[in-house]
Amino acid sequence: MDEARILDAVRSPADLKVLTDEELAILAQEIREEMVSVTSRTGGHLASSLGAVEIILAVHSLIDAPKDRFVFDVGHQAYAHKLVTGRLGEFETLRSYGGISGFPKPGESPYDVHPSGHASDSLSVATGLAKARVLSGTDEKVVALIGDAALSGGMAFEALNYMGAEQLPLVVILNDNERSISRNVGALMKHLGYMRTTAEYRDARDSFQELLETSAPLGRAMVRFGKNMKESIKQMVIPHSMMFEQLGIVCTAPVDGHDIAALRETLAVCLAADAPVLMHVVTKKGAGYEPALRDPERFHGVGPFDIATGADAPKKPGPPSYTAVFGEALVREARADDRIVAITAAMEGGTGLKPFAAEFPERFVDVGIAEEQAVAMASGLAIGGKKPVVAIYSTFMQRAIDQMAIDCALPDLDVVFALDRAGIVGEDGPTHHGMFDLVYTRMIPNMRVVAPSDEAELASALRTALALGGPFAIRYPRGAAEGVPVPEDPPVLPVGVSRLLRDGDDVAILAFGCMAPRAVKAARLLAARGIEARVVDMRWVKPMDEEAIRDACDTRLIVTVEAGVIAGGAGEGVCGYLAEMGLDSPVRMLGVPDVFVPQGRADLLVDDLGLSPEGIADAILETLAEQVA
Ligand SMILES: Cc1ncc(C[n+]2csc(CCOP(=O)(O)OP(=O)(O)O)c2C)c(N)n1
Ligand SMILES: CC(=O)[C@@H](O)[C@H](O)COP(=O)(O)O
Ligand SMILES: [Mg+2]
Repeated sequence: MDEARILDAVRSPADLKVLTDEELAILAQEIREEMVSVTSRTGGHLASSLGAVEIILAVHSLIDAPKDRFVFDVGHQAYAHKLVTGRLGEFETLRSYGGISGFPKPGESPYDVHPSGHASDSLSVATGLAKARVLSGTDEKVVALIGDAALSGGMAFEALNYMGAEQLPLVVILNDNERSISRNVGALMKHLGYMRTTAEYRDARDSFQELLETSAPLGRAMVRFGKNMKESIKQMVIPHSMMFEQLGIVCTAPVDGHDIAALRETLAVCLAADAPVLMHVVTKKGAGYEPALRDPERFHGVGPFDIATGADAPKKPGPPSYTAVFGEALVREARADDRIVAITAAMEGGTGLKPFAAEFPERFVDVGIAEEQAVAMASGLAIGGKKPVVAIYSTFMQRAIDQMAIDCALPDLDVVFALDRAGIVGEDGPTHHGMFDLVYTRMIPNMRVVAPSDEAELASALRTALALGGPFAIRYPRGAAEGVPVPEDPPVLPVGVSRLLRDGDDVAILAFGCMAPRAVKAARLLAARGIEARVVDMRWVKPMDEEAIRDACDTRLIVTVEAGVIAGGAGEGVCGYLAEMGLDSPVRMLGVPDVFVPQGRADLLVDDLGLSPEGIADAILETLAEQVA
């Protein structure tokens, strides 16, 4: 029989407070086993979560959540937090439809402070919580956990700037594992390396150790040390050359992030300081599971895998992903045009740019988690005579809408925006679905927008964007493409011209992007019910094919279908054209209604939204029936 696990007895963080360091270390091991076991079936952000186990146990053993606030950056490292805050029983449902989220989610637990998912916002949220505490005159602790890559995001710098100036009572735990999804990049990363290794810093660590030893009688409990102690921490741990100290933030010497006793000792002092403190913790991404340690990039966000070997679970063979097709098409374009520069914001693999980076390292730019920098830098490259292609997930591009509009579109610069993961992404849920890009690209003057309906169209869209110039967005979904051949030399698409996929006189389905193949299937279902549906792959979201829209008015019903929010989306665009042309035809808009779409398998979500072929056909039948009634 299995020995009883400590984990099974942990109902809430309060249960951690009675455990010794040794017991907490055993618990850390049990948590890792649980995470590996569950994610081997569900997939998930395993490597980051493995690396943060001891940090999370140390924090929850010392603070008093949910009164005290523990804020996570991205939230992809928070599985241990879920497991010690009463969600062990549901952990098996991680990231599934109706199950628990892969990220902290306020509606799911009182211990989850804000809906994490987008990087670099945790310190801003935490400064708000600390400011609220100051305004309310209360004494709750605020702790934020942020990775070394997320710390390089602009928002994090803005928050450091504010918390230092305001001297907010806030502990920032920097989880420094020298990695983003791939290796971390940038000058800050180099600075952290310097902090980890300089002699000055080693001395500071010794001083900090002394401080801890002399304060040992005060124990590990939450003791308020008062002003004198705060001053001595400052004197003892900060070499004056360090950037954080210059910002008015107390910074500890590096602490081993897998040594629970060391973490708890240092954190107790940081919490007691009741001042802006950055606790520098050094961890290993993937700690405790050999395959993840060996390949932290693959285990950053891994699908189901074999626990013994770490190998991916077998997948059905199928077409390549849109991402891979884009990456290869870009390499072909770059071979022919040396002005092309590819830019990623810390998503080299995710956006399919690895082949480009390998073949054209000098023309490949990874700015780190810094979407605004990526887009504004693209404008400068374009002014400098280059042809930047910025490949960013639809959801993360939301960070850089202003730079798209003002820095790129207003001066009408040749910048291509490759918006990957547009539409429903699946298990990552509402923070990651690409719901809004059809709105934020369409609304920007000078911008052209194409939503390719298959991989051949994607290659043509890229060729077109590079040939025509100007600000140009291409949006395509996560996952497998349609399985059509991709031409080596794709044609330039005529501007604002759609393609007819199927003719029919009863209904006109105007489909955008990946919804076009589904619309064709829906039309077949309708045909079986005696309704002939025309299917138009609209291809251009901006400018749209006015003739196709005008012609659609000859049918009984125009149906628009898009993988994005209806409000302000492509369907509303069609309605705008109709209004401008003075045409008054019945229109049914299908897409994402005014809700945040939850997590789950993409096909289930698509079904739920009524965007499967069956759902589209049903909606059309229902609307036609209403017309008759
Ligand atoms: C705004 C934004 N851009 C990109 C991402 C994708 N992303 C998620 S985690 C991650 C790397 C995070 O690295 P770090 O903060 O160091 O945490 P680690 O995984 O190393 O623990 C990236 C790029 C994101 N979630 N949000
Ligand atoms: C946490 C995060 O933001 C990324 O790791 C994201 O989950 C990647 O998504 P893909 O799996 O679609 O690349
Ligand atoms: Mg990191």
